[in-house]
Amino acid sequence: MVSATQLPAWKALQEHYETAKDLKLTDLFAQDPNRFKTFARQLHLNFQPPRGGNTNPHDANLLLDVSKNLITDETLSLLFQLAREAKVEEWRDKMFAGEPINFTEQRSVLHVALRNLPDTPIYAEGQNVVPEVHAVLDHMRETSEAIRSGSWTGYTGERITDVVNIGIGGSDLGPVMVTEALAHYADDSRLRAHFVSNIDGTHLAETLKKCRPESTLFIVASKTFTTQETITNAHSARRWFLDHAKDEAHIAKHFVALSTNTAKVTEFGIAKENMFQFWDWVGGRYSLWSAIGLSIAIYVGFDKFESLLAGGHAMDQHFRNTPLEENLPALLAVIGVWYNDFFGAQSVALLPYDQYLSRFAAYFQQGDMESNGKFVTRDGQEVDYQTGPIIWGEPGTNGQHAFYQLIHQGTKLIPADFIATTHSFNPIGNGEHHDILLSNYFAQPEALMRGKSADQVRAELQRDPASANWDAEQVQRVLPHKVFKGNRPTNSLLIDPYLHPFALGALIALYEHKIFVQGIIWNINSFDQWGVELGKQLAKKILPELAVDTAADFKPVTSHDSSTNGLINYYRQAKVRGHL
Ligand SMILES: O=P(O)(O)OC[C@H]1O[C@@](O)(CO)[C@@H](O)[C@@H]1O
Repeated sequence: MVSATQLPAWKALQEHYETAKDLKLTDLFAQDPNRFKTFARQLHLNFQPPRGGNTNPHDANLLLDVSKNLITDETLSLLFQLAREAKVEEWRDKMFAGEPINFTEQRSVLHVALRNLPDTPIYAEGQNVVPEVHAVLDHMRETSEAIRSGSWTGYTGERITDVVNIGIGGSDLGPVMVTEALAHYADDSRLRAHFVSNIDGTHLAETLKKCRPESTLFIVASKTFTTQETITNAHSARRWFLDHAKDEAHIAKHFVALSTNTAKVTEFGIAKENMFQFWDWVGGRYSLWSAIGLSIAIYVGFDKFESLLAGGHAMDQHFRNTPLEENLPALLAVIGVWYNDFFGAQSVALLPYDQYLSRFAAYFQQGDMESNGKFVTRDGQEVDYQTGPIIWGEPGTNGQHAFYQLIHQGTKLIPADFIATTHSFNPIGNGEHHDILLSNYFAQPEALMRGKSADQVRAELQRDPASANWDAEQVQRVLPHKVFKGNRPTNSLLIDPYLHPFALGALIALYEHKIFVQGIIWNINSFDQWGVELGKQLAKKILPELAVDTAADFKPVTSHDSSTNGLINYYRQAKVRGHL
């Protein structure tokens, strides 16, 4: 494919931008009072009970309101033309067909197969992968039910009370985000989930303080089973366990592995029957749907995990079968490209007005930035346009007391996605809390759109007894600081009724497919991650240089630039000095 900027629609969008850049959101609503109807999309997702049936049948409505965006019908038409010229639909079909679209690693990209609960075959390298996917799901069901029922006991016969997932990146962020998001369903107070990811000894040490070896199950989660942080943490956890249990035979009851690498799992000393396999065609940042989700299934119950899968599958079907113009992932994607590549926005804020989604932005920092943080096209050319945005965010209303000053009155354009549910699992105060939360969820996008003019500020100052008698100079000293320029675009996503596992699955898949569409438009490979390798390589070189015994044999490291040398030698001298 030619560079995205060579596509006719890209050129047309550049031209369109010359007028669109002066669009005023308030004018757009004044010109079309029914703008909401024109630009909002409602998706009703039917819950197909997974294989095992589900005690929690529900449907989910997702309302996506994109009307508070600097777009017109013409804008969207050109953006969808761009998606078609970039062959988004063809690449989507290649992905679902199991073609090796992750071409630098010669791999299929088939996280959709993990949640393909019906038996419709999905092929990777010519093999129908669905039977082995379902076999692992059966193993996950069996294991999670044994642990939750107490029939799985530790080396002293006690039931498991603490599950510690040891993993990092995609082997951590998904389980963390989902167990947090579905905490309402963690109905068994006897079972606690912990997540250790950082190589910083503090992470494991502080976690082990909360655990007893007799009743702790360690899940070593690593696609490659070679990640230094994870394997080091796993060995340290193993040492801690054996310091108490003594007999290596007890490992079998307290360690399981989630990986694609059977040889490395066996080498670590985890029995094959305690290994939950997944496959190379599962990207780490897309792996929570795989065996990597075992901690989720244990914590909230396998039925809820399957409901999560069913929600992801429902969104897959929507993405696969819906024309771009009515396709929620495609809509989010092209609007994101509009701000990223034509308005020069550098980031996107994900602002869930739902405390259960407190790790949602963190999860998609990897999901989005590790997928689309690329500067070379599929054809090996350096891009001459912006690719992946910086993803960040915190739950509302907390963000309002942290960084909304910049979003409202800063100099940066920050497109933001506001997410909420119509119902709360915790209707404290007879729903008063949820109404207050939602009043802010509605008000912030309105404020970002409308802003507040100088005249409005002046009138406010005149009405306020504290400033009503100010002279012109006093008014002028304060007035400019109270103006809000507004015209700041947002998307609003409203989940009805609850953050059920099914709705959560659909939400996550929505953003996964948004990332996919943007990567295709930018003509990049969203599914490798060579960018994480250089730092690791240099760290491996530095590690042995940090050894130092006594002041007597202290020889400064000189193999780097003076800054790196200086920092390393400062650390080594501190080690020699020690802390009295
Ligand atoms: O699951 P694993 O193989 O231990 O990889 C962990 C994480 O490390 C990476 O940075 C790749 O090295 C992420 O892509 C990945 O999710």
